[in-house]
Amino acid sequence: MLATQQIFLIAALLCFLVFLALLAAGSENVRGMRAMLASTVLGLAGNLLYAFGRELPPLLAYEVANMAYAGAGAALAAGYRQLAGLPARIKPLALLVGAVGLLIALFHYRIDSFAARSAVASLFQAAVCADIARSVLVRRGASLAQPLGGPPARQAPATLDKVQRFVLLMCGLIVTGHAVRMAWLLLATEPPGSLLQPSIASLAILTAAALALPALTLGGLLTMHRYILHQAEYIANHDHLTGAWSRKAFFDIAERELARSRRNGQPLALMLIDLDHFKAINDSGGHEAGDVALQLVAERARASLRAVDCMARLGGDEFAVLLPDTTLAQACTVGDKLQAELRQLAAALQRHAGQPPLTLSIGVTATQADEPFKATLARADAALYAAKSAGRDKVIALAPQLQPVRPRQAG
Ligand SMILES: Nc1nc2c(ncn2[C@@H]2O[C@H](COP(=O)(O)OP(=O)(O)OP(=O)(O)O)[C@@H](O)[C@H]2O)c(=O)[nH]1
Repeated sequence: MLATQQIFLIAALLCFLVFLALLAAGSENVRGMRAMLASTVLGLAGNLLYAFGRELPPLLAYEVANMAYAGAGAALAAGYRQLAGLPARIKPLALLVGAVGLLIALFHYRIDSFAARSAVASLFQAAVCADIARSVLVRRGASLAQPLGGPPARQAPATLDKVQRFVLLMCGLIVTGHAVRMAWLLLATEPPGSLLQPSIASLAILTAAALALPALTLGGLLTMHRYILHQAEYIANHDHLTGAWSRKAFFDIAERELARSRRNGQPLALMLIDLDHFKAINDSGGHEAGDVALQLVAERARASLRAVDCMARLGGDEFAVLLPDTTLAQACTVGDKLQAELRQLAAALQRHAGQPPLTLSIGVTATQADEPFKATLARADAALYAAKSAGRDKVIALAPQLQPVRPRQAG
């Protein structure tokens, strides 16, 4: 039976767990955070039940303890799923944890088999590790910077970073540990009857189990930390409304691209896009209609541009696009294509929302050797101004010699 001191100790530890659970529930749900905290709480509960297993009623020491560990693993798997942007699948995981409890009870009360109970627990934890590894591999190549529901971010190279490799290594070690344990239980001449039976093997298994969960939780927290950093970087470098690059990021990228084009001797074109009479859309449909129009323009432009092109919102209704390895004539063709696509979009908008016509004025130019980017931008601005002055809905190109080379008429 439990001594009064032990009862107080268990009560204090339970209070601590309840505190952690409340912390988890009240914490801001950075993707996967609550699941990771829930996993820690359940893991501690499992440890507590095992530690006092010999004094506790068998139901707590066997079924509830195993379900706590299974729940900790399931919560970790759900956390990693959320971090990967996959559905957490809480209900199926909870059902599986319930099934673990039932199987442990079966192999405890009906057929008393330590090997069978161990096999159930090991298979479940191995499945958890496989699911975590899958979540990590799914994340590979996806940009962490992309907020959920945000505009599509450029694909990152499909390589594994240090944190992902650490988590995969841990998953591999844990699965190997469970396989070795099972092999030992099957092959040992005198296998133990319970983990609660003091032996070197039991100590090794309990130590490994106690370390496995924190190692995977650490991996999850490191992934989350990386995610938060990427997210902050994304927010700093992108326009929140359209997902285009921010003005500041655009100038950094422009300097890099300019240096690259000079190094490689490849052309670099610059396009300035401005919505025509945008104020009228705001005035007729409200600011929200204006925001939707800006988002649609950015979305369309992004869809028709190449992955290497860089589109930024410079402010208000003005966008800039850098087109690496593109001549002035090619950039004009891109401008024409954008206008044609927007014309279709505008027709749809007019039909659905009765908005005023939505057209674009576009100024295009190319960089010149030894010219600062500011001068190129000023020329693109002059081309845009010319397009506005010429009646809007036009693409006008200015060659580096400042000669208008292609005044264009809509249609
Ligand atoms: N909805 C919305 N409107 C914005 C935003 N930023 C700027 N604006 C509005 O965009 C409008 C830009 O007006 P103007 O610079 O006169 O441009 P315009 O009406 O397109 O006229 P032109 O460029 O000469 O064809 C202003 O009314 C701004 O208030 C935004 O983020 N959302």
